[in-house]
Amino acid sequence: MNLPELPALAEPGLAARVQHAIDHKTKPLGALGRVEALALQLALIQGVDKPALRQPQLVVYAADHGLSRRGVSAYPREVTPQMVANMLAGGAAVSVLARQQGLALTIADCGVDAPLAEGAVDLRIAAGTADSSAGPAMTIEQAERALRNGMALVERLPGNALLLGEMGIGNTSSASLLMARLTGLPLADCVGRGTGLDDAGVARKLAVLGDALAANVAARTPLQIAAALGGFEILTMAGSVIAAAASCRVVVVDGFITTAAVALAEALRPGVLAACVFAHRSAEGPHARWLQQLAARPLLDLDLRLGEGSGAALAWPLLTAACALLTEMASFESAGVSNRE
Ligand SMILES: Cc1cc2ncn([C@H]3O[C@H](COP(=O)(O)O)[C@@H](O)[C@H]3O)c2cc1C
Ligand SMILES: O=C(O)c1cccnc1
Repeated sequence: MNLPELPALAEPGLAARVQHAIDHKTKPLGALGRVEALALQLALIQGVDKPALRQPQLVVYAADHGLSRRGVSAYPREVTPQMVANMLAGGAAVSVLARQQGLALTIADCGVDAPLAEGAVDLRIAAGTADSSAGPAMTIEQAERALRNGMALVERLPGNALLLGEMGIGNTSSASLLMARLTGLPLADCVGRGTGLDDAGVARKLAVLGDALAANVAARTPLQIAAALGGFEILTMAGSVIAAAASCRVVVVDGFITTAAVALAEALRPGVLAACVFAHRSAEGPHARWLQQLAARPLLDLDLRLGEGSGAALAWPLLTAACALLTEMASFESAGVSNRE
């Protein structure tokens, strides 16, 4: 399938120029720590000396999973449409945080097992994926459609920042399967408690996910792996990540499931990671390892394990602060402050 090209790397002088500007702000050299690296990254993503964030969009990609009928989650499948309704009514954590942070909130139904909720964007592929422990979660045609839906959604959205969120009971399972296949790590290192499974629950989840890997050994390419193990929300999100990177937008990655979408996007279109800011390290066990593997350093570590885009929303003020500091702080020269010897 046709995926957009990523923008050429920023002109060679830009990184040096922005670093020079940061180093001449009125502060001890390096004293704003990782906020300085964040400011530089935002400048490089936008290809400008003075980055500015406009009309940030938080999108919650929602879908159901065939695996959720196999006892892999602590909560029932019905929670997906119920939480979509809660998000639209303004009562979910992500609704509160989006409101509080001034983020436009879109709920994209990528394949929830219930009629389309009023106010949700219709990107439905089917009423949930098939059970991947018995064969592919979806067809290649469905996978391509989900990727295209995600790209088209971003192309319609204003602004230059995409914050990733998701909702789908069972989707930590799909993310774990993708992690195992994309990283090559043993499955046991890729599985966590999700919504709060106890030890017996995790053992059951691991057994079901082992069946899913066995049932899908034939999948080889990133697209085949995505179709075999993915969820509709994860593939739609991956399409959005590719389109966002292609249009010089910053992508704010939330927790374990959104990391799966980004890793998949990177496998499909290498280079998209440069556009990604990792908001936080989730309490979902394997997330730390996957971040390491992607050489990603998350901004926050708050023991969050919610998803929805909650961590992305909480990290958002750091991005706006990084831009403001880079564009508004005085330099030693302009403020008449003596620089180090
Ligand atoms: C009430 C409720 C609200 C949520 N909001 C996000 N999730 C999170 O939990 C789910 C993934 O965990 P698992 O794979 O164990 O099902 C996803 O929907 C994720 O967004 C929620 C889960 C629940 C129960
Ligand atoms: O890290 C996440 O995004 C996460 C972890 C557990 C449950 N839901 C989401």
